[in-house]
Amino acid sequence: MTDRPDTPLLDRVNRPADLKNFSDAELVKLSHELRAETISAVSETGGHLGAGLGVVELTVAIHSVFDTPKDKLIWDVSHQCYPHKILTERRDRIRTLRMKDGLSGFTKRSESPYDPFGAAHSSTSISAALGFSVARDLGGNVPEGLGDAIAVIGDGSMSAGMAYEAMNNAGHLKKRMFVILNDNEMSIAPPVGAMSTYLSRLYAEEPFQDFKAAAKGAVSMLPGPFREGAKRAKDMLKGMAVGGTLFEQLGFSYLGPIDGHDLNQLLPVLRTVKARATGPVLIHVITKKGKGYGPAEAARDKGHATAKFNVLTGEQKKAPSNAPSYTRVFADSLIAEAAKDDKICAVTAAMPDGTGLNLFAERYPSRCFDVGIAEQHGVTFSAGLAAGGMKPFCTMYSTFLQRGYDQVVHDVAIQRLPVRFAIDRAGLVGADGATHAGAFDVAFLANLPDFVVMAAADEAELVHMVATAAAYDDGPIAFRFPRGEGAGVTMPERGEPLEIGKGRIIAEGKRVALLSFGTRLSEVEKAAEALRAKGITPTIADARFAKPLDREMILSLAADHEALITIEEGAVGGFGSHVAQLLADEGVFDAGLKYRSMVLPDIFIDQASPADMYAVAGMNAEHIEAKVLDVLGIASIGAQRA
Ligand SMILES: Cc1ncc(C[n+]2csc(CCOP(=O)(O)OP(=O)(O)O)c2C)c(N)n1
Ligand SMILES: CC(=O)[C@@H](O)[C@H](O)COP(=O)(O)O
Ligand SMILES: [Mg+2]
Repeated sequence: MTDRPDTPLLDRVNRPADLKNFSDAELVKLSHELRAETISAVSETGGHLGAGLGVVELTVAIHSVFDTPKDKLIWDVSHQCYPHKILTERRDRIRTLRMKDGLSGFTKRSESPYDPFGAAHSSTSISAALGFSVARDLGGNVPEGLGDAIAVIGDGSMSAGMAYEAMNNAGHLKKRMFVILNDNEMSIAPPVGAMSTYLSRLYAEEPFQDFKAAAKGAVSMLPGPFREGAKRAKDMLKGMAVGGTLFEQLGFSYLGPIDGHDLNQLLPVLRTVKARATGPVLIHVITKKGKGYGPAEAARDKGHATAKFNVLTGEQKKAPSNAPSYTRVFADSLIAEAAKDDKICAVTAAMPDGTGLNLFAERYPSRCFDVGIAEQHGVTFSAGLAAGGMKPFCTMYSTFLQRGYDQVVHDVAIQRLPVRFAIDRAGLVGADGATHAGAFDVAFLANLPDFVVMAAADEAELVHMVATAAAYDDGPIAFRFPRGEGAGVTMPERGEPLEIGKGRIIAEGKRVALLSFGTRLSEVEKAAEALRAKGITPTIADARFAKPLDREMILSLAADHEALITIEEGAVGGFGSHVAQLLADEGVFDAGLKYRSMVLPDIFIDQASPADMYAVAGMNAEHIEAKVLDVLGIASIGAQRA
């Protein structure tokens, strides 16, 4: 069957190899269609829109020049991968993005051979690309074959140390590989730092055609028509960056800057480097986040992440709510504490809006620091602030704090420095899936000597935990809270410091005690209500602290009940493990206590709504109810009166 002339080109693309049949003019048309398809899909799913729109032409250019999946295309963070997914045999499922059983919002090895390396945390792509290049040269073997490795990394992600560790190694090993620096002068928020300023200087006030390809090798790698401009630019550049660009100093050939929305620049450059490169090459492309969709281009975050929206108006469809978000409660509480204490300051690693520190920065600009995507530095910088007599709130998502773990141990904990860790997005987060789950922080913090670890059961508790952290100066202290809205509880007028290591009894009952750590408390209360209808009245307690444990409360719960069940939004090794250790050490099991610990299961849970993810984890009210019935030896259906 032949295609009608008006058939969309996108309908003729099943896989990237199909792009090789298109003329350059057709690739331009295809880019327009790909952009429209991306906007249409994200309007139905929500998700990361702006970054993908910024790399539409780049995606088309790379896939038409290189030979994926043999060539390894590695998207850094990979929140910009939706156009790539559309071109790589996943268009039919693109409207399931970030949904339960749907496509991941990030690249994922198990999803497609066109995703050779999964990501979602930033700044890993150059290391992975170098690994593929070395594997290729050492005779590594994978089903799709090993060709070139191409890392596409954003300017925001270039602020992380890992990117430089990788370039340092790549420049030394001199393997042929490609790094495409996608410079849109945006991170989630406007980018910060000296590196960002440096990148801007590399192309400030110069027309794109005057390639500042200062390295000899890079000039010879340029397509003919561009060479003259490059030579002129090289002379100009000499005055600006003595000895060439930083990238050249690190051993890369530097090409650019080029207009990342102009296929007439992208295609010849990529074709030429593919034909001629012998070592590592960095291609600097300039793009616009949100490109081609007015509401995204106009938005403060350039459409970084969006709910479902109306394509014509850009209006987002968010579910209305009366409860404040935990993030907002945290920000307001911190601002209130900072008003009383001028030593309080705050640190974010490129997430000012996500952590609410944008509000803190508005109020106390000189006490708020966005360090860029640099969690390791952010933790040690906080340690330095604490050593210098300040009271830093190192504010990070649980999942991103993982990157700063050695700094937490070596720079903070061993020195007993009073850094306050405000850990947002604790527990399962929903559509971002396993890469963003805040599953491990309790386990990796509560095992550190002298670390205080708290979890807020609701938004009122969070207010008190911020006050507790502000007042506590004896060493490191952490408190965690989840993504999303609070439970809608009555809010206290002000935060009151909690007694360190003391939990609270919520309801007195008999036979079974439910000891909750964190916001599963509301599910525990629902389960208790269902159990009461069956004649079982559990005791409910909120531990508040995983470290130090409220030994007195826990031991008396154990003594007064036939069974004790702990519940937490974290992996094994956390609160429940510490409770089990206490019970074992105190010989409580010898006395016959039935103990169960409800933790996240030993699997990475794929994206879905948080409630669905907790259903997979077996941690919703009905699972708690079933656990109680099971431990008491009562059949769950038609239970007898206990
Ligand atoms: C280690 C880590 N910290 C923070 C984030 C959150 N994050 C996701 S995308 C992003 C901005 C990335 O900016 P850039 O690389 O320039 O990509 P752009 O969105 O501009 O295309 C941030 C901070 C992350 N994914 N990983
Ligand atoms: C890609 C990335 O890491 C962030 O954009 C993340 O998706 C933000 O998550 P929140 O929506 O929870 O702020
Ligand atoms: Mg950027």
